[in-house]
Amino acid sequence: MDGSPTSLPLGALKDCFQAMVLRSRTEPAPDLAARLDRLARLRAVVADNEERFRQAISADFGHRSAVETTIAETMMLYSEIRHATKQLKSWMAPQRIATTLQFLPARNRLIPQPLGVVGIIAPWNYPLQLTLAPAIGALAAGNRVIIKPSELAPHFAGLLKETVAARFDATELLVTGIEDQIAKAFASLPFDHLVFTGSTRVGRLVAEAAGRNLTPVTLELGGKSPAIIDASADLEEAAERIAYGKLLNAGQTCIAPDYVLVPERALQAFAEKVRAQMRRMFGTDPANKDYTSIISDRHYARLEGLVADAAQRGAKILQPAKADDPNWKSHRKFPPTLIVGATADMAVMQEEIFGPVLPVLGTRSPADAIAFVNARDRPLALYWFGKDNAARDEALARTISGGVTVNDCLFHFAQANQPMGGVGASGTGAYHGEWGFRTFSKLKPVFYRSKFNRLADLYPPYGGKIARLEKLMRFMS
Ligand SMILES: NC(=O)c1ccc[n+]([C@@H]2O[C@H](COP(=O)([O-])OP(=O)(O)OC[C@H]3O[C@@H](n4cnc5c(N)ncnc54)[C@H](O)[C@@H]3O)[C@@H](O)[C@H]2O)c1
Repeated sequence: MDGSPTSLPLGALKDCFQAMVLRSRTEPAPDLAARLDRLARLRAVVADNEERFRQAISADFGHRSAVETTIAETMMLYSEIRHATKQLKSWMAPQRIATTLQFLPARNRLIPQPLGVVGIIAPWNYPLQLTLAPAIGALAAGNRVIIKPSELAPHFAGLLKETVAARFDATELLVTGIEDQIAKAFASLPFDHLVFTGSTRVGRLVAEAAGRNLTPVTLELGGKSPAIIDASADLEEAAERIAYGKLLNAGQTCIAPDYVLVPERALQAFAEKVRAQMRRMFGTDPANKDYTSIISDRHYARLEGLVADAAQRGAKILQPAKADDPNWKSHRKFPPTLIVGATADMAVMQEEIFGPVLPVLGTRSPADAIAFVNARDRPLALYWFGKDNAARDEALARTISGGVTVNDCLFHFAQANQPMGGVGASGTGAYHGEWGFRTFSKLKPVFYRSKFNRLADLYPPYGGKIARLEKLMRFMS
């Protein structure tokens, strides 16, 4: 496997971009057959290289659970491609729209058209899924696409570049290099749409750069996603599901439950149950192949700092395994860690954790939990556990988040018919399934005048015609 991504110099990137723009402006939009062919080739990029992708991603992480790459990357992509392939004909069909009364008889249609050239900037945490899932929507909508992978996943980036180039013309779908100067220049290219998945901090920079070109952006950002445990919840069940949601990809998941709010009297019992579930799922051996490493030493040290800060400020640290085993660090695996009785002043409650560290906080009432969530940035995801439907509906009505899974974690993300996207600081816009097709299309309203309608009545000389029409409309409204 070639570990170093072949570099695409900045000048060459700009030339490729210009060539894509030219073709998108001078050639007819790709028809259904051409788009289905592109989706089939994208599927083949994944299917023909699955094992190589697993290994490349694992090399980037130090160790990435092969099963987790399957569950969260390749399976997701197959499901999205299958859905788009089946639905594309109906998505592409012009939609009939009712005509406003006074313009009858006439026809309205909403016609989807490709925007042109779409840019995708992706993070390292699910590098295959987060580069290609937006590309599925963009290609289905008939666009040309350029992908900029993360510099923290160089093995993956090199492999993606090679395998995409083997199946796509450079003016259909292109993967850039990962040099710093490419990242910065990329967001300044006048794309017809730009998708950025990554941190809120870099998202601001990307939105600023895109704004200078009036390039519309979809920002898929991060943040602190809460899990609320209602008094009516089955603690054992909630503990199992939260342990899984948190430890998948060792917590390096944008929608991982970042912290848990638990009724005060259940705090200790719940934390113990999560610890037991973590131990049951991932054991105590750092060499466990199911448990993924932290992406870099810098990220590892940041997590150590968060735990040390919480301990120093008086939180109780609970771990399913002995954390002083040097093999944790030598495998760059972070021992799963619960921070019991975390408080808002701790660093772990002030930044997105993005690792297998779970603060558990006591709440006095459901209203207290809702107020805690609402005092912070709007999260990317929210999880609610319990059996009391009225309490559930109250929490759903009173909080705003990118998405919600009730009585589990993560799964709203994997629904092909639902939009995926954040709100406020956790993002803007959405994709997946038809939502992606629409994001990457210009939905063009077209009004077809009929020879029978009396629109000429609106033209001058006005005389008393408009006054009569206004009277009629007032009467009918
Ligand atoms: N909402 C989602 O769907 C989603 C999914 C995965 C990850 N995330 C978030 O991503 C973050 C982790 O990923 P990360 O560490 O790779 O994020 P990051 O913001 O550091 O980097 C993301 C991408 O932006 C590029 N980049 C960096 N500086 C840039 C600049 N000035 N201009 C243009 N591009 C630039 C990077 O090279 C990388 O490709 C977390 O906050 C996580 O929550 C969100």
